[in-house]
Amino acid sequence: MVANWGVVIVAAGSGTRMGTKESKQYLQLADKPILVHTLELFERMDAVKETVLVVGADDVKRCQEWVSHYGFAKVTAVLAGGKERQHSVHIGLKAITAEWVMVHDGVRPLVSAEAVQRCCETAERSEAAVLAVPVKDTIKQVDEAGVITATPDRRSLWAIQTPQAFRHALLLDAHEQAEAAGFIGTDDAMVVERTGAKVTVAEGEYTNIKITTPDDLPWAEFLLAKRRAELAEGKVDQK
Ligand SMILES: Nc1ccn([C@@H]2O[C@H](COP(=O)(O)OP(=O)(O)OP(=O)(O)O)[C@@H](O)[C@H]2O)c(=O)n1
Ligand SMILES: C[C@](O)(CO)[C@H](O)COP(=O)(O)O
Repeated sequence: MVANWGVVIVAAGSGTRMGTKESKQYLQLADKPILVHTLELFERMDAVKETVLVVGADDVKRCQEWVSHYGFAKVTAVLAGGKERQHSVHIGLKAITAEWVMVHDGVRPLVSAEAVQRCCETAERSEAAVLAVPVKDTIKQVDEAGVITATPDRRSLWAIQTPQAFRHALLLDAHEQAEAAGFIGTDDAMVVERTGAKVTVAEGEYTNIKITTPDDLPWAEFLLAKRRAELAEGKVDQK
């Protein structure tokens, strides 16, 4: 990574599928809340110069306190998010000053520094990149009656993750176009794809899970313990 990077961490969702009273990004993972693990990853990266954190309006104050408590010196703003993930990203992007920006889900605390680096290097070559892994299952398209209507060729199917990395001006412009058109996508690549710009896939990791449902929590605990053991043995790099 040669450029200076900003990061928008989106954490303004309500975690409906997790079903807990407390939104999932605030649940404890080992010794710290999930969101704190995520913030730590980017705080440690030399190429990252600024982090903008987007959270629910009611959580801004406690997150500002966490930023002080944990000493996240790169966090330049804690902002209230919007109704959809895309709105939260757009709010965060407007507060970024760096030439390059990553968008990352606050609930993906297990991405490795190596994968983030691959994503950023791919973006620096191609303007826009996302982490992704090839799907392992056969994927079917199914209609409302539960009947299979198509089996897409698995060789062309990838499960998309974050971070997603872009030249800041390209992504901000794409978000502004999407807002003007009333378009809502489920990731930032979709917002950029609709402008005609190309988005390149960088090799992700199956362990970069998005904590979404209760089943993901023990899996995340296991992956974190494994990662910590590898770090202690010097098998992986933190930066
Ligand atoms: N209006 C929203 C909705 C989502 N997110 C964030 O986008 C990421 C990915 O979204 P998802 O896993 O779908 O989170 P939730 O929307 O919280 O979950 P659910 O769909 O189960 O309600 C999460 O870090 C979430 O906090 C956000 O910042 N603003
Ligand atoms: C951006 C994303 O993490 C890519 O997998 C995902 O699309 C966002 O969350 P959601 O579960 O689709 O709302």
